[in-house]
Amino acid sequence: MANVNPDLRKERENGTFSVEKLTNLLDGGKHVTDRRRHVERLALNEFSKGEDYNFMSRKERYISALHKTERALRCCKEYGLTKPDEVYWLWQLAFPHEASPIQLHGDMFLPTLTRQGTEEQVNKYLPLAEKYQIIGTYAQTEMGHGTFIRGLETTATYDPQTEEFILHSPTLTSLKWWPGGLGKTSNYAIVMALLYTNGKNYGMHPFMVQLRSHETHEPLPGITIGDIGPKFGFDTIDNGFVQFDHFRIPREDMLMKYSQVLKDGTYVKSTKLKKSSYGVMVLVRSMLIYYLAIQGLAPACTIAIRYSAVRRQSEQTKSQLEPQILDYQTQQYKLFPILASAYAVLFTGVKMKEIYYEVDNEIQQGHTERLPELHALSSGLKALTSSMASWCIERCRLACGGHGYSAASGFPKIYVAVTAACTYEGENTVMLLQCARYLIKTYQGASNGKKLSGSVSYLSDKVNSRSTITSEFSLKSLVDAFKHRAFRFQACGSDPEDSWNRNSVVLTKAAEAHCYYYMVSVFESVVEAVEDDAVKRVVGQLCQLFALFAIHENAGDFVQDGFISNDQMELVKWKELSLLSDIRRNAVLLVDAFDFHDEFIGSILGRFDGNVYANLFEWAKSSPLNKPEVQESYIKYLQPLLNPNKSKL
Ligand SMILES: CCCCCCCC/C=C\CCCCCCCCCC(=O)SCCNC(=O)CCNC(=O)[C@H](O)C(C)(C)COP(=O)(O)OP(=O)(O)OC[C@H]1O[C@@H](n2cnc3c(N)ncnc32)[C@H](O)[C@@H]1OP(=O)(O)O
Ligand SMILES: Cc1cc2nc3c(=O)[nH]c(=O)nc-3n(C[C@H](O)[C@H](O)[C@H](O)COP(=O)(O)OP(=O)(O)OC[C@H]3O[C@@H](n4cnc5c(N)ncnc54)[C@H](O)[C@@H]3O)c2cc1C
Repeated sequence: MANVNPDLRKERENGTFSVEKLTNLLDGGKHVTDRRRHVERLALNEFSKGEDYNFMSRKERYISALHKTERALRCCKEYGLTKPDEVYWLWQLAFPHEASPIQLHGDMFLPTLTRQGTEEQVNKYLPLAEKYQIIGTYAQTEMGHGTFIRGLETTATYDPQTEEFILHSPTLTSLKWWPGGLGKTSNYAIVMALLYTNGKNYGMHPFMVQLRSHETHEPLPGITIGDIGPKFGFDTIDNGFVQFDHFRIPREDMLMKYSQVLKDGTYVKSTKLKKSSYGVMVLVRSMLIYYLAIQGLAPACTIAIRYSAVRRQSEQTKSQLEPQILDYQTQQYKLFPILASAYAVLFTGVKMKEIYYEVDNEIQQGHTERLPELHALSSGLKALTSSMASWCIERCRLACGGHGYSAASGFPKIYVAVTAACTYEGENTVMLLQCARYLIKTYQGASNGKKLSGSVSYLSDKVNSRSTITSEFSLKSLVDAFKHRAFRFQACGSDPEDSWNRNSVVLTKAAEAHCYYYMVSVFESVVEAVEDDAVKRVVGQLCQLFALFAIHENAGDFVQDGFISNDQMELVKWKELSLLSDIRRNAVLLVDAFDFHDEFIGSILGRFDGNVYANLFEWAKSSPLNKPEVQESYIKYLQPLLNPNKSKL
């Protein structure tokens, strides 16, 4: 590439491994990289020249997102992109760190329909939904309750006379509130409501509900619907509210794969799957982990590391140049653990996708044994990785100084999208407690001699009471340290005498300890499987740094019971700092390996060519506030002060 900033060029010449090989590893093979690049080229042809998001109003952002949605759907059709990954690659360049107003259609409406609908219902609605002749969302949360699903108030009361359900919002707090795309875009929703039949409440069930007219898009009589107003971010989505006033739907529109209501109102309980209505939440939580890495952590550290290689600040060195800020140890300590976390979350996300599909497949065959473990692991990891991503992005912003605060950095857009994931799909504390609930039960089972498998097998293993960490810092010894911590936390979190609430802070820590152990062991297994020596060395260093940083930050957890000695902790601190120097040489290449297009990252600071300053100046000049030179507001409000004689007012 011509005109690459000389500092960045030098960084790229000095690396010790093949970026292409690491990219292939991250993608899951060379053939995947090739295919991804092909789809991305198609996407760039369509979407690279758009209006600058930063200079648009919320309404313009929504309208532009709808326009892009229509074009993205057309591109997928034209180029025959049907596989989820291919659609995602195109979509990600159409909506960088945004979301389409129909995001929930694909992410939650369709999966709920196909997993909870009967064959007949799927045959009726899926073809229409796949052609976007109906666009749906997932309406569960209400103004008064999001977390506590059993507290939802919307009712679906069966009327055997007409064989219909009557949907009703009995209180203000029962208004559906938050569903993505509900406000203006969707004409259907899967509504989660309390099922009443023969005078009895059977709890939350899913209902297919038409909200708007097919002809006019007006809300149907009995439905009051709209947008909930501006939010922290996600301006491109119309998160909405809906109120039902005795709105009738046919009996056939309750999704009845698991539980049914017969014509006479008899309720037939699901015997196949406990908590079947909660299923799609497990899907989204399991998938999110990968997206948090690829849309949050990885682009944020790409921006901060490239910029730190280009930015020079403070006293001159012998070469008469101010140092690159990436050479400061403190800057490396801010950024390299985040780089390591990006890799850790990415590998964990890939693993969680695999596990989800395995377990989902088993559930379709009627085997539900692994669901509780998947629910616990996906809940805990969703919470841990979204909080990690949020604070890491903020840390990257701080690492870029003043320019990090400009919208030109790209951080605001990335941050507001990622931090939403700490709340949606289950608030993080609540999700950690769900994970802990399973761990405590499992620990108690293990204490009674039950042999465990999967992510919790360590609870029935013998754990070492002294760390085997030496100056070699083998990855096995690091995994072992996290295993010990997780085991110890489960043991103190599961005091049967103590009440749940009085113990809940420890329980969230127990869940985090379990998830950390899981992440470190996934990372270790990935490193072990790498064939190329040079790539193995650098990802091994990242794995060590990920683990050592967490040990140092949570030193008390490891030394309190004498598992890690004071001498070993000194070694940990020494090794952590020496890894910073090792990783320094390859830092830029390690972010290049994510293989992001500038159009996706959306940051002037993180440009691949490193030409930050000239582009920053051009971008500022293009701000609408700079056109025209003298603003109307001057005439109205400033001229009377500054130049009263000339003012016409
Ligand atoms: C675009 C840029 C963005 C960048 C960053 C991210 C990128 C993302 C891009 C794409 C990804 C997709 C994005 C999609 C957007 C999503 C938008 C958000 C959508 C929503 O938020 S939908 C609403 C979600 N709502 C929730 O999650 C609610 C949370 N609450 C609950 O889940 C439950 O109420 C509860 C679990 C907390 C408690 O329920 P309750 O009935 O009271 O149950 P308990 O008594 O506690 O437990 C009983 C028993 O059941 C087990 N259990 C609970 N849940 C499940 C489950 N889901 N599956 C299986 N089992 C479950 C529980 O463990 C208990 O078991 P036990 O009795 O102990 O054996
Ligand atoms: C961007 C965005 C998109 C969304 N999209 C959708 C959507 O498409 N469809 C949909 O249905 N919903 C959607 N939601 C709603 C979302 O799922 C809920 O907001 C979320 O589940 C949290 O619930 P809540 O708002 O009731 O939080 P609350 O439960 O009110 O949380 C407030 C505080 O209370 C604490 N708390 C609550 N219960 C407990 C407990 N038992 N123990 C300890 N602490 C507790 C929490 O930790 C938190 O600190 C969306 C939300 C956002 C922000």
